Amino acid sequence: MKLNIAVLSGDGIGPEIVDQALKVVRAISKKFGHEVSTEEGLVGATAIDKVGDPYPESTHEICMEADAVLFGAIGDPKFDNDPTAKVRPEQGLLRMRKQLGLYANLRPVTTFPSLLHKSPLRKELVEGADFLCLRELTGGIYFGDKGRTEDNQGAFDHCVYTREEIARILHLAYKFALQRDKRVTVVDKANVLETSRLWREEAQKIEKEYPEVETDYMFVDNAAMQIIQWPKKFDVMVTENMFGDILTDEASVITGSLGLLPSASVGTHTSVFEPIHGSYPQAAGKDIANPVATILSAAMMFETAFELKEEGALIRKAVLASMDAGVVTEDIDKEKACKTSEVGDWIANYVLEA
Ligand SMILES: NC(=O)c1ccc[n+]([C@@H]2O[C@H](COP(=O)([O-])OP(=O)(O)OC[C@H]3O[C@@H](n4cnc5c(N)ncnc54)[C@H](O)[C@@H]3O)[C@@H](O)[C@H]2O)c1
Ligand SMILES: CC(C)[C@H](C(=O)O)[C@@H](O)C(=O)O
Ligand SMILES: [Mg+2]
Repeated sequence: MKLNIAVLSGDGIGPEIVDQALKVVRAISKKFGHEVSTEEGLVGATAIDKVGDPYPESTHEICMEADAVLFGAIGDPKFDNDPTAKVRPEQGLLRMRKQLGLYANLRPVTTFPSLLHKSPLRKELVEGADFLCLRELTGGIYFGDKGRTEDNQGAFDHCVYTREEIARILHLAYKFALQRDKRVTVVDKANVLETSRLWREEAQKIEKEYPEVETDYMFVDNAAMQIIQWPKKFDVMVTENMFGDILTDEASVITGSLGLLPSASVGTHTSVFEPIHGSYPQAAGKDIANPVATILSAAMMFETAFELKEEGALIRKAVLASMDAGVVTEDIDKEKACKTSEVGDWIANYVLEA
């Protein structure tokens, strides 16, 4: 099979972690006889520096023509520390999501048997935790009107959701639940927010279409607590854009590191595969960041975009084997840490020799 992949490495650790994922993509493709063709696109602060736009039209065209997009991370302290900057790396990521119609971000939260002792939570609490968070990705407060009041003494961000935006991700959540443990938790703040009340109203209608799935409604503050207290109680969690962003960084703690959680963004055009973490600027260029979230995002790319399940499964097996062998970066094991590139080489090699 011919695999056309758009590669958007971005900023900070982005290029280093994407390089490792590409090693693995090439290794698995060699093993299974696929032909890989990659096209690189500028995004984020790197794109602002080069062409003045965090998501240039040329990058959008590369994404539209590809079968899938492999994304690293964007973000740079020079923008984070300048709240007055008008052009920002994050706008590139948001524009990409909107223009590619990526309305659903799938963030699986699973634990890894040989890393259970790395979780700050007790082993018996996290062992076997396995849930899928569906984060709405192209609506809500991220995309509403924002600005300053005329006298610049105040600011606003509008949160807007339409019934259609809510319904399409809820249906997707139920479809995933049907393939899993048939439980959906709808996370909102319906006791306060009108957008959340619209979510709940829609969910109460849609749940009737899936009688075999059990539906639970939970306020986001309570969900933040329960994810840590009883992570095993969740199967499919579905929520709006900002709540999903925050809850999944929190959920990564269950697994032991933010550097372990992958994601797939799907929607109307192409799909994008990216770790849930950011550009971790403190680690940029040091060969110390964990590449596993990006490698597992590549596994999701094989499974979701190319429908090549065996290839995805072998990547996952290789990742687990690297952990069993203690081939991990410093966020997992400070004393016996391997470099980012060593972890990538080890996993790519395992795949080739399997
Ligand atoms: N999707 C994205 O591109 C994305 C996501 C989140 C943040 N950002 C951007 O990244 C920049 C930095 O943001 P931040 O520091 O809040 O979040 P971050 O996710 O980059 O890092 C937070 C912390 O998580 C840990 N971490 C993250 N990735 C890791 C990895 N691969 N291996 C090991 N440890 C890892 C580190 O301890 C790090 O200090 C900002 O500019 C932000 O806007 C981008
Ligand atoms: C960088 C930022 C815009 C982004 C988000 O909030 O969606 C990030 O935190 C993520 O999780 O991908
Ligand atoms: Mg985030």
